[in-house]
Formats: sequence, structure tokens, C-alpha cells
Amino acid sequence: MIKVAIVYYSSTGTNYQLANWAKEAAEEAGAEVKVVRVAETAPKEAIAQNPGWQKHSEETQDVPVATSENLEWADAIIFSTPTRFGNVASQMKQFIDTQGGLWASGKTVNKVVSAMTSASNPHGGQEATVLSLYTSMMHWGAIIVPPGYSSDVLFAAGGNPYGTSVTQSQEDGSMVEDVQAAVKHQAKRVVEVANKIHG
Ligand SMILES: Cc1cc2nc3c(=O)[nH]c(=O)nc-3n(C[C@H](O)[C@H](O)[C@H](O)COP(=O)(O)O)c2cc1C
Repeated sequence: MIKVAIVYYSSTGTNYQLANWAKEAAEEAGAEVKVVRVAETAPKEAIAQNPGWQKHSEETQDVPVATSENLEWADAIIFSTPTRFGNVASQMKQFIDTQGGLWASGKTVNKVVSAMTSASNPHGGQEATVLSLYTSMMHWGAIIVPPGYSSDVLFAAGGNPYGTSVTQSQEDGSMVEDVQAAVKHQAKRVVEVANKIHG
């Protein structure tokens, strides 16, 4: 059975929802799935200043914190990170940057990987964030599986071929585009490719 780690960071719930949709789809595709959140690195005072961040942080305390062992265990990894100034959130980057040991032991090679993101603006860096994350994946020798235009559902979700991305409404924090089907397609495709390589 293909093992999938879904590694996410989320301040206000968007990427948590993307991660959970990916989990549902990967399980439907026959994989064993673990959803793990990267450790929070922001100071408590910063979190407390944003009620949405504080609330989401409290609600997800029980989600296991991502470890190197989760990556080692996985045949495939799906990352989900908010866009921060057009780039990967520092919490996620910190997690990636603490995998030197795993990388040095050669265990990141041939992991099947794919990434998702969100931002407040449709052109606020969604594609750049996914591409930035993929740069690190090339250093890992991972096998990047982008959605491309491999399904019609991707067009309805905004047509980001690098990885599903969604705009978070600045009014109420909800998702602007309906990306559920695109997330699920991306996750199923990851399992399908991982099966060919690791099955
Ligand atoms: C420090 C910071 C930088 C951000 N930079 C961007 C940005 O460059 N472009 C953008 O559209 N949104 C930006 N945002 C908005 C976040 O991307 C958005 O809140 C996030 O995608 C929501 O995901 P979450 O609910 O999983 O936390 C930024 C937010 C913060 C706090």
C-alpha cells in the first residue's frame, strides 16, 4: 500500500482544509495517509493578535507535528503552505531546512512530491510559491508530480498547472474558487504515480 504524508502549514485554516481534501482522495485511491502539521514558529503574541489564527491554532493542537520520520515513512509527500510575500511560509521552510540529515542519508531521493498553496490574491504569488517549494524538491532528488492540465476539473479551479492554489477571501476568510475537485484530482494523481514507482 502506498504511504502518503500530507505535510501542511496553516494559520487560518485554508491549507488545513486543502490537506484534508487531499487525505480523503489519497485514501479513496487506496493509500495509507498521515496528515501532519509543521511546527509553529511564530511567537504566541503574534498569534494572539489575530483571532482567526489563535482559533485555528487551538483547534488543531491535536494534529501531529511533522517529523523527519514521517518523510522517511512516506512514498509520496503532498505539501500545502500559505503564500508569504510570494514564497513558502517560513514555518514550512523551517521544516524543509531541518531535513538535512534525511537528505544526506539519501532518503529524500525518489519521493514522489506535489504542492498546493493559498494566497489572498489570485496573482499574489500562488504559482511562485509552488515553484519555490519545488526548487527544494529538486535538491532532494524527489519526483515532482504537478497536476498540469491532466483533468478538466483543473480549469474550474483556476488552472494552476504547478499545483492547486486557492484565493482566500479578504472579507470572510473563505475560499474564493471551488478547488475541492482539483485538490482531489492532484492527490489521486500523486498516488497513481507513486504506485508506478513504489508499488
Ligand atoms: C506575512 C504575510 C505575508 C503574506 N503574503 C502574501 C502574498 O505575498 N500574496 C498574497 O496574495 N497573500 C499573502 N498573504 C496572505 C496569505 O497567503 C493567506 O492569509 C493564506 O494563504 C491563508 O492560508 P491559511 O488559512 O492556511 O493560513 C500573506 C499573509 C501574511 C500573514
